[in-house]
Amino acid sequence: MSGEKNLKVALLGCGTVGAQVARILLEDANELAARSGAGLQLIGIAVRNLDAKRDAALPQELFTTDAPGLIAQADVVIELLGGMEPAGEYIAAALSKGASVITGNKALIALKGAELNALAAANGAQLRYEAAVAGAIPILRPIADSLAGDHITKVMGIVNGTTNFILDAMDTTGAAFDDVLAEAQALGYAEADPTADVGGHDAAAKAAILASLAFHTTVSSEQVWTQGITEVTAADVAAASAAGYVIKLLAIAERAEAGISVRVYPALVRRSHPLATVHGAFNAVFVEAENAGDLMFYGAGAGGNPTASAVMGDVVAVARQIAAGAPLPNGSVSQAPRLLDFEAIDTRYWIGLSVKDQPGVLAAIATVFGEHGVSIESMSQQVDAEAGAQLRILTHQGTEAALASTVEALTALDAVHCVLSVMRVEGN
Ligand SMILES: NC(=O)C1=CN([C@@H]2O[C@H](COP(=O)(O)OP(=O)(O)OC[C@H]3O[C@@H](n4cnc5c(N)ncnc54)[C@H](OP(=O)(O)O)[C@@H]3O)[C@@H](O)[C@H]2O)C=CC1
Ligand SMILES: N[C@@H](CC=O)C(=O)O
Repeated sequence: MSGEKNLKVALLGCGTVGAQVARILLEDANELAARSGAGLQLIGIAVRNLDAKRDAALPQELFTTDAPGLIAQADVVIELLGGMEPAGEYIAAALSKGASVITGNKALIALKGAELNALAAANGAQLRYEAAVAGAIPILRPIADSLAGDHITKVMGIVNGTTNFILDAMDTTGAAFDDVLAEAQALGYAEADPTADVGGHDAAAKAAILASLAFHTTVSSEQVWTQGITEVTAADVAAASAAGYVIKLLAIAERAEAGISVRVYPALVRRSHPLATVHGAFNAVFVEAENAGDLMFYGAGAGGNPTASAVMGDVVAVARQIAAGAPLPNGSVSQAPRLLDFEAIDTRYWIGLSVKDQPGVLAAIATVFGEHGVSIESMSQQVDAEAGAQLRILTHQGTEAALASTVEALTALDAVHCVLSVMRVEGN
């Protein structure tokens, strides 16, 4: 081993990501030491179940159920358990004794990041979580470091691999939602509780982390307006496709004069837009900055090996810093967020209506739009013997409040049987 120092590394978790991190730490020990300037000695792997089947190449004697005992001996702790507790308690214990922590736990960081960053700073430790957002894609360090001298105005992207995998399969093969979710789980993309993925909460946590770093503030996942993909139907996907669009779950963090807006929802994106070409569990994030202009980051957003790559990048960065003898300052939070009301956001709607097939219906509907100051970009009607008459209406831009009240008024019309779907439209 070429490093002068030898750092004791404790790994918490040996699931989809942890198993790959363990493999890399053992297989690449010499190279990692050379790149870090310090040896990285894996002293143990904490798991729940010692009898579970593991990669035979991982030495049995490393496994333990005593996570606190392992943390007590470690210089560097890698937390890959997931969930709020005991992960939060373990990270706090490590930071409190001055050990640096690497985690992929977006749910925890998006709620407790400020507190944990403060704890790290107070104890001269580092807290890094590149793997928490967009899997393998280096996105947090470019935002926090490379763009630290610029003003980021918008971050928009596909940051959840599971939902992109599901929506992409529904779009390209017409597969059913539940079948594709089961496949995403089997491939190790989904969270232990996949409702975090399909409900948009995983993307919301990532949006909160992106917004906090991009706008030098603290946004928690509870402040992110969130809608998942559970109500997106095969009919929505097919109708969007027929109109030249694809449906993607987007995370958007935007800064304007009046404040910032952070939101997650399924949105229609034109097929010609770069985000429409993001397939499977891949992620892509657009960043707009005043001086840099537009940047795009793309890559594998989930899975064991891609996520382990991001974890290992943080491990080497932490080790280099320790080997150099001076921890970096943690974060650059300078102001409380001024969060805009969701109702004030400008957006465009795509509205599906089941309507009566009779004269005067279109005029009545157009009148409702006019009364709410919302203009229509296009309207198409389809009449089908089974489903009856269906309208798909694409609006021009309006405030969320005006668009929502338009939909409410439409539901009260005698000519409208029901609202089939309401989705936002993003990108040019
Ligand atoms: N999977 C992915 O693609 C990505 C995951 N992440 C994040 O990485 C983290 C890990 O995810 P992933 O590897 O998929 O999760 P898994 O569910 O596959 O693995 C979790 C591991 O943690 C262990 N564990 C859970 N609770 C405890 C506990 N209380 N005490 C000891 N061990 C425990 C489990 O032990 P046992 O094996 O005994 O059950 C298992 O080894 C999560 O925060 C996730 O959000 C981030 C980006 C991508
Ligand atoms: N469940 C997450 C895993 C990576 O963060 C996803 O599907 O993106």
